[in-house]
Parts: sequence; structure tokens; C-alpha cells
Amino acid sequence: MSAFEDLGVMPEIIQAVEELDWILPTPIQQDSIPLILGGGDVLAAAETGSGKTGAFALPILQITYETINKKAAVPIESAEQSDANDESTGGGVQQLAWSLEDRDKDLSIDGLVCQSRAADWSGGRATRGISKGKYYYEATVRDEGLCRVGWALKRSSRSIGTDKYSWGYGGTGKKSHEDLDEGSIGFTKNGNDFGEAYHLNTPKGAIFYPALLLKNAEISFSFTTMNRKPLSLIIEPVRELADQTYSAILNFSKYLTEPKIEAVLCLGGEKNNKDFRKQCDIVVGTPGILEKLVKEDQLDLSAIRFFVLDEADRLIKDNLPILNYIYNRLPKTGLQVLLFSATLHSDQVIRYAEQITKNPTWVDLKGKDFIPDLITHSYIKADPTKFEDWKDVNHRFTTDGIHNNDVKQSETKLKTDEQKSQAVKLLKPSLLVKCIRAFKMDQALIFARTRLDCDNLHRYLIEVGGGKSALENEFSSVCLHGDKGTALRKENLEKFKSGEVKYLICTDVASRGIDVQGLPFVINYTLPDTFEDYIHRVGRVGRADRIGLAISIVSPYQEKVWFHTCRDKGRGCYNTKLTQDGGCSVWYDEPELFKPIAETLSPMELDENFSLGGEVVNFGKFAKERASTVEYKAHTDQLAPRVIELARLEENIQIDFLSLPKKLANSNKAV
Ligand SMILES: Nc1ncnc2c1ncn2[C@@H]1O[C@H](COP(=O)(O)OP(=O)(O)OP(=O)(O)O)[C@@H](O)[C@H]1O
Repeated sequence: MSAFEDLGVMPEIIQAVEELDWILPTPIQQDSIPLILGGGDVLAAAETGSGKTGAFALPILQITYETINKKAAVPIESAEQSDANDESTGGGVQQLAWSLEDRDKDLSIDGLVCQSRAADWSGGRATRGISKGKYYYEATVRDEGLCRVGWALKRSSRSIGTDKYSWGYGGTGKKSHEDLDEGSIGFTKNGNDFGEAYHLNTPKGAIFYPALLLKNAEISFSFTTMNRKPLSLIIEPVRELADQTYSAILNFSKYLTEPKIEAVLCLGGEKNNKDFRKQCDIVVGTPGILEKLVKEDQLDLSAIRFFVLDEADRLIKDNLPILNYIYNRLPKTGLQVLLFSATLHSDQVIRYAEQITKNPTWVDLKGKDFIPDLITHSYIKADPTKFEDWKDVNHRFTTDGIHNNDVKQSETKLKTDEQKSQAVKLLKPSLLVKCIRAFKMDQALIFARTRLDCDNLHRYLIEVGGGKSALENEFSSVCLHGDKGTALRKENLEKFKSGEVKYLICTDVASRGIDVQGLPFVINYTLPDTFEDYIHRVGRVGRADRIGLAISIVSPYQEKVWFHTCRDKGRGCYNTKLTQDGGCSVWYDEPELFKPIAETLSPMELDENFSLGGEVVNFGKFAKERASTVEYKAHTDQLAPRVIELARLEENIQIDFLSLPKKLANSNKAV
């Protein structure tokens, strides 16, 4: 029996996760899945990379599937829409089926599977039809034969598409002869919507039957009503994370068929947010677009059963009004609210959770803000008195330009705060390069504070690495931040994940949730504003039982940085005054921001040679080995040595236990 089965997960989902080498549930999955399946509200806090996505997605998928599966058993409609002469008993609810009477003799019918092996076409119709409303059914072609599916009136011939009372679609396109009250028929194939195929002017009261026509072919059907409204709403703080969760859901649900779960991804700035209006079970999206869709009555929340806030603390901090707006429109009966994050303990989160949950269960695995012990924390002091690289005019880095008016380009003194700040800006890039080389990094995520910093750093790395952004460049890199369009962000993330480029330079847009399998290094080029954000950033490594190294390049001085409060969010703004003086800059106090990190995590300082000392893992070697072996070893392979060790210990204990009477007897003798 699979360990996931013990948690009550259904076989089709287990099959999908086993293909991902998920043999054992992680602790957060172990605790949360039964609670969610049991119908409760859950607040789950567990370290980064501990499998929280699966912890909420698997039970949600299962309940969603069970719910739509029940609906799928509902017939197309009751007697008011069926034909008085059909073989139903009339009235009440009946299961739709293929008619055993209304078919050609060579068409064999086994429940919802139809087959014809004859050389000629054989057709048939369903037992019941519809005269109003919106309905669809699904057909799965099971072999290479010829087939056509569609709708037909009773008076049509069984060869749908060959007379004016039937409308079909097949391998050779749509088939019909005549336009018949306002109505339309359309077809989709493998999820591709072909739009309206027929606009109909049918006589009042006309009843449309599902119809089929086969030639040496087998085809199976699923009949269901079309008005499936979203049951689950999953909100993610950023597009990349929404995309990732959506992909995970598609992956986990691939064996849930007949009916198939329909998940829809809603991202701001993307055109195609319309699909879920037709039929949709799970919606994954970012706050802004979801609010817009609800306001425009495009997204119907009246059936929502699961309201999930992933990275809940960030959502609550940044999007509270939107969350309130959406939450107030959700049905409250039977609603399950799930809040997940590695950092879920702020007063704001707790207060909000009290408002929107009912007797929630806290699944708090490691206590407040726990960080995986697979991550080693280290730092380099970007001290311009110790490292003199910043004086090197040959490799001058294009800074954010905030000191253009107060420090000369060639300045090498370190007297004023401005001079110190400028020196740190010039020093950090070269420390970054040295650090990458010292650890022989082949892949790293680099966090900078602003979009401008990312872009400047990207240009610098490309130049130092040889000018080309291809793999031959030692510092091949791409950026990920809010200025990049959705498509480019996605493309850049993919390039990094696939190894096409080595470094991803990003703002905090990528600090949460992004899962890059086996990533060994994360570098804080600038520290984040909060300790929570540090936890999330470094949590991009040390995931799924892999070790990782987090390096922070920390300034010993305050650094003057842009903090745009202007209308254009910095575009064309050169107002270097401090915000309290009406400008757009602040002094960023990195030494102060470093204190809680140092107190909580005791990071190791890298020496001048960028060495961590002998006693810790050799990360350079580790990264190299990683690159030369298979990228992703199966979870079981990784667990194997531990399981063998446990088995050995267990065996020793048993042998000791069995030999205990003999030992006791010997010791008694000795006494
Ligand atoms: N039961 C499991 N067995 C093996 N691997 C797993 C299991 N559950 C999750 N993983 C893997 O662990 C990695 C991290 O999972 P996930 O992204 O869900 O973490 P998370 O807790 O949401 O992290 P974060 O807090 O950073 O968002 C993923 O690569 C995922 O495939």
C-alpha cells in the first residue's frame, strides 16, 4: 500500500505523483492532506521546499474530482427536454445512454462505448435529447477508424451531417446542410476550441439528440451538463508561482479522466483569460486579474468550495483589499479556507486568518520561520577598505546613478557617507564575480533590490563573461523582474530552469515558491527588506532533500538607494533627494537588516579567498559533481542509504536484544 494511499489519496492521483518519484509524503503533506480531505480549514506553515504545493493541491483535486464526477452522472436533462416518443419513461431524472433501438444494425453499444467494424457507415442516437440550455458531451476516439459526432433531430437519417436535420464533426471537418430559433453548435478537439460551427434557426420545441456515425471505429463517450462552475480558487502572489502551481495541478490530475478536471490559469496582462467561462473547476491566478474578472462578472464564484491563499502572508501584506473583495463574494456554506506559507506567524496573518477561517487547524511543523537545515548560510562583507576592487577604473560598473551629483566617478576616498555608499555599489559586482568563480558555480539565483539593479548587473556579468549571453559566456544570465512582460519572464525562467543560462538575476518577484530542482546556490546581492523575505529567498535552495548554499554580500555601511514614490515609479526620475525631503531615495541600512539574520542563523563569514573553511561541505565540488551526473536522482535513490542504515541499526538492536539473556547470565556469573 502506498504511503499516499494511507492518507486517503485516490489511486489516479497517486499514479501521477509516483511518476514524479514521490514515494513518501513529506511531513506537511502527511499532516495537511487528511485534514483537508476531512473538510477542515487549515493554516499550514512549513519550511521552504517542503512540498506545500502538493499538500493543498492533491486533496483539492481529489474533492473537486469527486464533486464533478457526481455531477457527471446527472443526465443531460429530465423529461421536459426529452422526446415524448423516446424510450425513457418520461419525467424524473434519468441517465443518458446510447439508444439500443435507434441505431444501425452494425453499431454495437456497450454502455458508453460504441463500435462498428462494418465496411459501411453505421449511426445511432442517444436515448434523450435537449431543447434548451447549454450542454456538451465528450467523445474519445479509441482507434484509427472513421467517426463523426454531433447532434441530430429525430427526423434526420442516422448518417449525421448528410441531411438538413443533423450537424456533425469528423476527420474531414464539420458536416451539415441547413441552418435551422437562435442556437449554436461548436466543437473542441483535445482542448482546442474551434468556435461556433453552426448557427441554428431551429423550429420551436426541436429536440437535439447526441448522435454518432462510425466506420470501422471505436469511440467512448462522457455525457455531462455544461454549467460546471469553479469549485476551487487558488491565489498566488506572482505570475511565475501561479504558473508553477497550475502546471503542478495539470500534472497531478493527468489520470483523472471522464470527466476531466478543467483548470484555468489567470494571469494579469494575458489575453486568454476566457476559457473558464465555459467550463472550469479550478482557477489559479494572481490577485489583480482575479478581482477584475469577478468585477466584470466573468468569474463566477458562487460554487467555490476551496479558497486557497498560497504564500498567504505575502498576499495578505500586499493585497488585503482584493482578498477581502473576493472573500466577500464567496459562498460561506461548505467553504474551506486554506492558508499556506513558510512564514505564517505575523500578527496581521493571524488576525486575518481569524476573520476568514472557521476553527482552523494549525499545521505548524517546525515553529516560527523555520529554515531548512539543508541550507548553509554565509556572507561576505563588502568592505571597501578591505577589498580595493572598486577602485579599478577598467572594470567600472554602471551603478544606479544615485550619486552622480555628489560623488565623482574617479573618487577613491571613503570619508563621506555618499563616498562609502558609492564604493559599496562599485565593489559588490566584483565580489559577486569572484564568489561565483571561487565556488565554481554552474547555476545560481541572484537577488538584487530593484529592476534597475538587476539590469545593470546583468549587463556587467555579460560583459565580464565575454560579451555574449549564450552558454559560452562564463556569466550567461537573464533577468526576472516586474518590468519584463509575462512572456519574457516565463521564457527567462525556463531558460534558467533548463540550464540554457547559468544565472537568474531577479527581484523578490522570484523569492517565493519558485522551484528549480536541485539548485545549489542563492546569492543575496542586496539583502531583502525583511527577515521573512530572506527565508523565502534562501528557500530556493535546500529543497526536496538537496543541500544548498546561501551567500549574502553585505555592506558594512548604509547605502543610498532609489525608493521611487513618484507617479511614474522611477521612469525618468532623477530626484535624488531623500523621501522625507520630497525625493525618491532612502538610506538602505543593510548592516541593520543583517542583524536578525546573524542572530538567528549564525552565518559563516567567507574569508578573503572566498573560502568557508574546511569543516563544511565543499560546495564547488558538490556543484561540479551535480553537473556531471544525472540532474535529478530519484527520491528513492537518495533515501536508499538512509533506509539501509536504519535497517542495519534495527538489525543490531534486535541482535542485542536476543543476546541480552546470555549477556545477563554472563554478568550474573561474573558477579
Ligand atoms: N512527497 C514528495 N516526494 C518527493 N519530492 C517532493 C514531494 N513533495 C514535493 N516534492 C518536491 O519538492 C520540491 C519542493 O516542493 P514545493 O515547491 O511544493 O515546496 P514548497 O513547500 O511549496 O516551497 P516554498 O515555500 O518555497 O514555496 C518540488 O520539486 C517538489 O516536486
